[in-house]
Amino acid sequence: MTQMVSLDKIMPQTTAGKTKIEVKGLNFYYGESKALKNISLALPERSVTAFIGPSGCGKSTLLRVFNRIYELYPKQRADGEVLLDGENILGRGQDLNLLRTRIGMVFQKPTPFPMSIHENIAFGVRLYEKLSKSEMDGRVEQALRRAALWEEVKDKLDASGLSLSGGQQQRLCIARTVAVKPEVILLDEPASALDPLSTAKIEELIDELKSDYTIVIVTHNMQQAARVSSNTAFMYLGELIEFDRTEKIFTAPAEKRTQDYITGRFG
Ligand SMILES: Nc1ncnc2c1ncn2[C@@H]1O[C@H](COP(=O)(O)OP(=O)(O)OP(=O)(O)O)[C@@H](O)[C@H]1O
Repeated sequence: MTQMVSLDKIMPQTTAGKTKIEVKGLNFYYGESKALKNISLALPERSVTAFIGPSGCGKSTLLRVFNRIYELYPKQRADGEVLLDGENILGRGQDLNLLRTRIGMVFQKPTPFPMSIHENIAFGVRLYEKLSKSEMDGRVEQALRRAALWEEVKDKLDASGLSLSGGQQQRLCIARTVAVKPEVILLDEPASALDPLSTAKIEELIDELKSDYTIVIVTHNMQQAARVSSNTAFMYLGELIEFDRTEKIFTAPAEKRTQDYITGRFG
């Protein structure tokens, strides 16, 4: 059962906050195949929302709609509405470059550019802003601090981004995203390629970033969803089955399929 869930119902009035992204009647197609079916949900500002569900249920597809990255592929299309601060980002007039500065994305595999640590961050900033050298240096430092990487790299900013460990590379990618001052950060399985210590660092970082950014995370790891998110959406076969406070999803889900999934009966 897909249903529209109002934030007023799922969060106590005092912490409800404003809706940042509202999805209304969203369908998504890969050619003829329908991967998302009439999805509606409202994501609160400055908090972490997790998308969980078995492989192939549409988590990454839904995440990718939010910055319209699917536009790179001619046979992929979405219909319905995705409102960012009330404005439909699926509309025709949308400036996609601007949208992607407002909604940044970090992928499963760390993807630093083959350039210096400093340049990995400065490169993206330069596309959108003209900063002096000292302003740019300040921005790079700020982004690296925000991504909890500054102390580890401050003495080797000219070294290649590829010389860092996997966990450091992923934090560099988060720094790169943060540096262009987005409002929303999309994380697609950001820790699945990392060891437990690096994973813990990424989770700590997510916890810190949520006071300034609206964060959406796709994860296979249910403990991770439970640790980092305030709200969780459970998806199955392209449908949103249940969306609620994370605590409720993991302790008293309303739907049997959610219960079966979180208790490991399938998926
Ligand atoms: N490029 C593509 N072309 C055709 N079908 C695709 C493509 N990418 C994904 N799909 C299909 O869309 C559905 C949803 O896939 P999606 O990757 O969003 O699921 P997911 O829940 O993120 O899975 P996983 O946890 O395995 O990453 C699946 O049936 C998948 O096979």
